[in-house]
Amino acid sequence: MEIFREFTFEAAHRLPEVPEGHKCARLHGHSYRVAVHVEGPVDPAAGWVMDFGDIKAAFKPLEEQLDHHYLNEVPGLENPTSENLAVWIWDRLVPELPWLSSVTVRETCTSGCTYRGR
Ligand SMILES: Nc1nc2c(c(=O)[nH]1)N=C([C@H](O)[C@H](O)COP(=O)(O)OP(=O)(O)OP(=O)(O)O)CN2
Ligand SMILES: [Zn+2]
Repeated sequence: MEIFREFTFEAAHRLPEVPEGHKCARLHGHSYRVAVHVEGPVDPAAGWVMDFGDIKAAFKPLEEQLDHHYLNEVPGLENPTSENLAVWIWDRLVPELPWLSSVTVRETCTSGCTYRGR
């Protein structure tokens, strides 16, 4: 069974590697949405894979580094594309959530990415 917990945070960024004249080279912000998916067996006694609250607790230190920050200044996010942000989140969550199955990052209502550890 796969469960998920969603998070939102606000942050600014610019993309330093885009071609000259690309709009995303300019400083701008997003209301990011992140979905953290965890896949594992349902514990028959608890009736759940794991407590959503434990996913929230694992994400909390990351949220503190991301929310209302300029992402380019966060170590490891010097080029803060959705793809790099999804990998950054995965690398920091997987030690706490060994059943982590995917991280989805949405920059806008219509664009984002999903990372499954590969
Ligand atoms: N593969 C990626 N492409 C783009 C990324 C990214 O992280 N990975 N990021 C951006 C920008 O951050 C941009 O702010 C978001 O992209 P876009 O979908 O173009 O957003 P808009 O709201 O500006 O879309 P419009 O429909 O054109 O208004 C760009 N590309
Ligand atoms: Zn952007």
